[in-house]
Amino acid sequence: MIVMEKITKTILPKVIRNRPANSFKGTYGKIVLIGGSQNFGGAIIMASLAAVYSGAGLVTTVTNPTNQSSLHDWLPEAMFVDDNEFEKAAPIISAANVVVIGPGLGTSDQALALLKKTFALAKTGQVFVIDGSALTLIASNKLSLPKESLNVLTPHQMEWQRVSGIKIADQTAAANLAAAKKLNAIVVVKSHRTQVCVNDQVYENTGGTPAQATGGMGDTLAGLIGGFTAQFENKDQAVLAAVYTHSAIADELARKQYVVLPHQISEALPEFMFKNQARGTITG
Ligand SMILES: NC(=O)C1=CN([C@@H]2O[C@H](COP(=O)(O)OP(=O)(O)OC[C@H]3O[C@@H](n4cnc5c(N)ncnc54)[C@H](OP(=O)(O)O)[C@@H]3O)[C@@H](O)[C@H]2O)[C@@H](O)CC1
Ligand SMILES: Nc1ncnc2c1ncn2[C@@H]1O[C@H](COP(=O)(O)OP(=O)(O)O)[C@@H](O)[C@H]1O
Ligand SMILES: [Mg+2]
Repeated sequence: MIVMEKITKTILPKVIRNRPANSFKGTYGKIVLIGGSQNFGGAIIMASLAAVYSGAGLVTTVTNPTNQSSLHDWLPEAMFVDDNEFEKAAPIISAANVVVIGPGLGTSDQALALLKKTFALAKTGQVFVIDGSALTLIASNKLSLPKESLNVLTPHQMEWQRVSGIKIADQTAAANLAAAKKLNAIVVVKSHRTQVCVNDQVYENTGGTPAQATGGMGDTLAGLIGGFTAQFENKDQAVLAAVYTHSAIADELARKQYVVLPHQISEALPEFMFKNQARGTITG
């Protein structure tokens, strides 16, 4: 039997460091977020919001051109690349520390081609956060995950059923961990009590509220995991801290709100991270 460790607020100061004085935007990572078809533009905008508001240094969003002006209305900090122009996206993907792919990507042939071309660029040292439609495409086309990158999968239970073959009712910690090990990936199985499979351990989140049950909440988590893994050294802990942060902000807002909107989580990130950062200066 697997003993699940709990993810609690003690993870936060282990991960969220004080910013060294001698730093610049490059110190805090370069992220590329890929997704947002004509119909699902909101998903990649919400993921991009979380990446920027969590402090990622440079953020580029590769999406359908119909989403460009909405993206910039919400987020002038993000750069934009047309998802039909892969020759422009490729060097940015190659130079990124973190690639988030899948929110709102859709499952068209163009989406599949973009996913395959992006996976082919994966390099050692990069983190790939794979979410939403990218997971559905992997399952339906039996794609392998990139071998070079550290891969973080963020399925909801149905996406996890598609990828792992484990029926929702059978998604126990032991079954999830065995499947995550086979994939050689960190897997965040999202539910009302999200479980994170990392190496030989399954961690259970202690936060979260039904006020979060609204479209875009997972897209926001994918961007947040991207932002944390881009900035913070220990990637396993960064994923755990991102999962906890996402739910802890929602819990705080839900004390006064019936429903918590995904973009409100992002907007609360700078203050939450300020309050929960490590005390004392960490250099380097
Ligand atoms: N504003 C935007 O642009 C938005 C864009 N989005 C983007 O849309 C794309 C498709 O993603 P998706 O999750 O909406 O659809 P899909 O992969 O078909 O899964 C749903 C199926 O699974 C089932 N299900 C069972 N258990 C479940 C569980 N625990 N959690 C969730 N579902 C569960 C569920 O059952 P049902 O609800 O029908 O009972 C249903 O049959 C993706 O790229 C995403 O990023 C969204 O983020 C929304 C906002
Ligand atoms: N009842 C709930 N309690 C706690 N967290 C929830 C609840 N319902 C949904 N969530 C969280 O909301 C997110 C939903 O992700 P997902 O289904 O991928 O949404 P979307 O694709 O619409 O962005 C997950 O992080 C999940 O843990
Ligand atoms: Mg999702």
